[in-house]
Amino acid sequence: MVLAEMGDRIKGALQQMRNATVVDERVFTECLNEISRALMAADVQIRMIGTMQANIRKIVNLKERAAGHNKRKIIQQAVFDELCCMLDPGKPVFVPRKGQPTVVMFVGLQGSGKTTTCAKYASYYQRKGWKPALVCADTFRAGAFDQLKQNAEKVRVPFYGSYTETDPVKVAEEGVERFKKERCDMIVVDTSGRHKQEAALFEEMRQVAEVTNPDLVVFVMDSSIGQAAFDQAQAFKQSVAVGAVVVTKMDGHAKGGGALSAVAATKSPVIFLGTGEHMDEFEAFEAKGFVSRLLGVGDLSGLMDRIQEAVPLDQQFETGKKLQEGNLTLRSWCELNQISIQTMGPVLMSKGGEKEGQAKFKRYMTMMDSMTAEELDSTNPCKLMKDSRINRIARGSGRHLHDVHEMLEAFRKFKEMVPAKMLKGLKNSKSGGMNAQHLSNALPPQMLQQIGGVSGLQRMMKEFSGRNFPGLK
Ligand SMILES: Nc1nc2c(ncn2[C@@H]2O[C@H](COP(=O)(O)OP(=O)(O)OP(=O)(O)O)[C@@H](O)[C@H]2O)c(=O)[nH]1
Repeated sequence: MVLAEMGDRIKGALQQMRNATVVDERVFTECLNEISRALMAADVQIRMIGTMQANIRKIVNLKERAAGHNKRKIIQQAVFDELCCMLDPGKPVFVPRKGQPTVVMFVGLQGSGKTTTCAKYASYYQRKGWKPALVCADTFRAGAFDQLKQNAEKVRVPFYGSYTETDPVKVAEEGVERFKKERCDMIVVDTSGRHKQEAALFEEMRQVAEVTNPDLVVFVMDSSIGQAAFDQAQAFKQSVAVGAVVVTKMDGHAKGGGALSAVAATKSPVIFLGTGEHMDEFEAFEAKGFVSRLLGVGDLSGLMDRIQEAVPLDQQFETGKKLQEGNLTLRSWCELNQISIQTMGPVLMSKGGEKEGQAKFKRYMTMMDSMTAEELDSTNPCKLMKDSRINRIARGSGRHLHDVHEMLEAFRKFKEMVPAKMLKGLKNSKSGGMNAQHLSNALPPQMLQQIGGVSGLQRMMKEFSGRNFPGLK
């Protein structure tokens, strides 16, 4: 996927800027130019690139920045924010409410993957306990109903359509009405993707939207359409109120930059990515997480750079070195989390809400303040924790005993899940080149089992590095 290449190039440009002895106008301009070239190579519209450059320049404004500002950090943050903005213009997307009848209409040109996406979307909600239904309002293409029916049967979602009715507006209206009566809470309407004349297609979309009154209109685009995405998306937007974008075929060799153009044209965020023909090859999309992964800030080696940037020299406590050696202490764990919270949310902590994770970590930090240097720098602090020490830490930080136990347990679990060999492996890996199979062989069998086998390990690696590891299937 060229988007990954684009990410690598942007990352490279930022790295070069960070490595420069002095960040002046020349270094900044070169960094921006390389980022622009990377975006251009990924088929992002030139106009959008120009806007992005101007926005970053406005935020960074080197001339006005007094000495002492961390220019590297400011530039990096501005690039990150602008990329996020390109994928999510910030307009709140409609959030359906379980149990309440919701109609979502899908539009897009033929072959974009719309019918497949409708079924994937319905199935996604079904897995979350919703009651979805599919309506085939494509009466133009012979076989469209059969295709939707097949997909619907595959995912066991009720469907509605007709072999004989030629009016898509009528079918859409009947289908939605029927499923509303049946108390379905996620009614997905698939529409036609072609017509004898383009104008007729857009008029049809308008009419289907009028009778079904959708809560959300989703524009589906094939990731390989490149620059054409802007005009295509805009044409649909002018007929119906597109509120979200789904980009399909991200598993192919598409450049993917077109997605950014579709977002700009519709001023709507990308909400899902299609990553294959199978029904479960569908991923919820979140711009910040995606850009973090694209730029590698979710990557441990990227994290090493961030450690150097974010933790003052006199407080670094050799976090990076300890990671490289695989010697994780409470202190380096704390620093890792601080940095990950600043850059990408608490990914290094157990799963759970981001806010909850941050609050939890703040509690941990307060407790760590009451610990001795010996305890903080021990690779096995649990061993040092006699009852009297736990009591003292709880009292000193104003927390309960069970809070201290919880923190120690969280650290122990993290250490257990990410053993020294793995930290070393992650650190030593080059982009995409980690021999994951080798890593799984290095783990004790019980641990591999605990992680969820090789596929669990792959998921974990993905979380750490934000990359796919093609060698592991
Ligand atoms: N590799 C890959 N193929 C996909 C993906 N999504 C859809 N496809 C395939 O793309 C082809 C076209 O998908 P459809 O769902 O029929 O497209 P459509 O937009 O509904 O087309 P019309 O019904 O002609 O308007 C099918 O062969 C799908 O299996 C995806 O995310 N990845």
